[in-house]
Amino acid sequence: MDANRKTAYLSLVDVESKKAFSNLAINHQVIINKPNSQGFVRELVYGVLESKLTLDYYIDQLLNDGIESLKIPELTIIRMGIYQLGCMNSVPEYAAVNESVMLAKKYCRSKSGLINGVLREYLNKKMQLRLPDRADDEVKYLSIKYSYAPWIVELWLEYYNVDFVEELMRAGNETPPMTIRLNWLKIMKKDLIAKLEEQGFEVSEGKLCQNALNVKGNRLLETEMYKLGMFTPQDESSMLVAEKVAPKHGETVMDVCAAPGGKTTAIAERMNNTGKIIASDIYRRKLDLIDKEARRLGITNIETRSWDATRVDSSMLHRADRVLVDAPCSGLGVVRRKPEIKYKAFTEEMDLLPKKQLAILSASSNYVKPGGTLVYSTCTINPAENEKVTDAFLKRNPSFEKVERTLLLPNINGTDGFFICVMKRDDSLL
Ligand SMILES: C[S@@+](CC[C@H](N)C(=O)[O-])C[C@H]1O[C@@H](n2cnc3c(N)ncnc32)[C@H](O)[C@@H]1O
Repeated sequence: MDANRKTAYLSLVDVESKKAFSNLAINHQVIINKPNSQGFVRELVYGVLESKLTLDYYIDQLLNDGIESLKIPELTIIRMGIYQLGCMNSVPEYAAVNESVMLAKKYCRSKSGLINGVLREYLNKKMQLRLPDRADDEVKYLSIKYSYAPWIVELWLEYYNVDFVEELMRAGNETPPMTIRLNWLKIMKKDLIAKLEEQGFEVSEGKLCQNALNVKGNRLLETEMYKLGMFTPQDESSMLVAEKVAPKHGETVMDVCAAPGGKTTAIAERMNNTGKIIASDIYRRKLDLIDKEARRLGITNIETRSWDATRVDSSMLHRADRVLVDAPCSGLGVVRRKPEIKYKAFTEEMDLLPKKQLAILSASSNYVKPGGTLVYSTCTINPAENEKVTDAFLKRNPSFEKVERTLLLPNINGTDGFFICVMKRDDSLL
């Protein structure tokens, strides 16, 4: 059986049944199954995940008993088959159908006939398959067309006009560029560009940050340059957060929701290994990821520790020049990288996020020195978790004032969706 499709199938089943993150599921299955084209695997997995609701809407129309009659293995194979037939021009029709039947024979033998039939039915009827009627129900139409849970469509329609929401959803379905953060501690920009180009990568400068490069090419993370810590894959939006924290050499910085450490290490590189960054997270095991990255990058000024950021650590009162709260959030800004987020149900936990975010921001503000900086960021596009949280904080804490607020959107900035609010504490003693 084709190892590429097998890897894609097992990754999708992990996402569906174990609620694994797509990037972690793919990395795991690639190691086990050794596909010969990781590019094909990623295109297929992300393609199916990005268009899951659209695919399911069509599949439902092709089955007499409806989509509810399918279990995860056969549903996953049919989604993959239809995605290859409808969206992957490089895959011949016979290969999409035959390989789907082969997968079925291995993972759900009794359904191989059904799968063959549904895919052939799709080929016969694909021109007649329709989206929901927009005039009847616009939210349903947009939800199925762009494949986002209806509550996300409704949420964005509350704040933006419908054309903008369509652009936002379309941009969220695009494949993000591979952006890397140059590690100033290890190499100069012109030397890294030359080394990457020598190895056949196509390199261009980032748009927002001086230390950002866009790179095209395969197996970037298998290069010696990566292993030696000369760069880190990171979206420019996250790099911009470190830039807005604007740490100076020798300062004390606290990063209170730090794991897995993307922004902590970006801040550390800016401080050129001087001063100290106290990087904490509620999960001890996640802190090991920060320590490991710091070793790869040659960073020596990070101290990690586990701490629940909703609690105030009285030993740190007014000790930090800068505090970063990169808060846990709904993640609606990073659907390009984790399309499974588009289908999260709106749970009670999600409803409670703004309360938790405000609690973390309020507790962490106690560490800021007079005249110091407090930065709140999230990777979501939800005013309730962004502007409303910082407004509520500023209202209750008059010793802080807003310096600037940035909202990055994939359809406008070409980055992940991110919110960054920089605040300053006044100089007076408290
Ligand atoms: C958006 S992620 C942080 C990403 C990180 N700053 C980076 O750039 O790699 C939010 C983090 O907050 C952590 N977290 C959630 N609740 C927390 C709490 N009460 N106290 C501290 N950390 C918490 C999560 O474990 C998660 O690692």
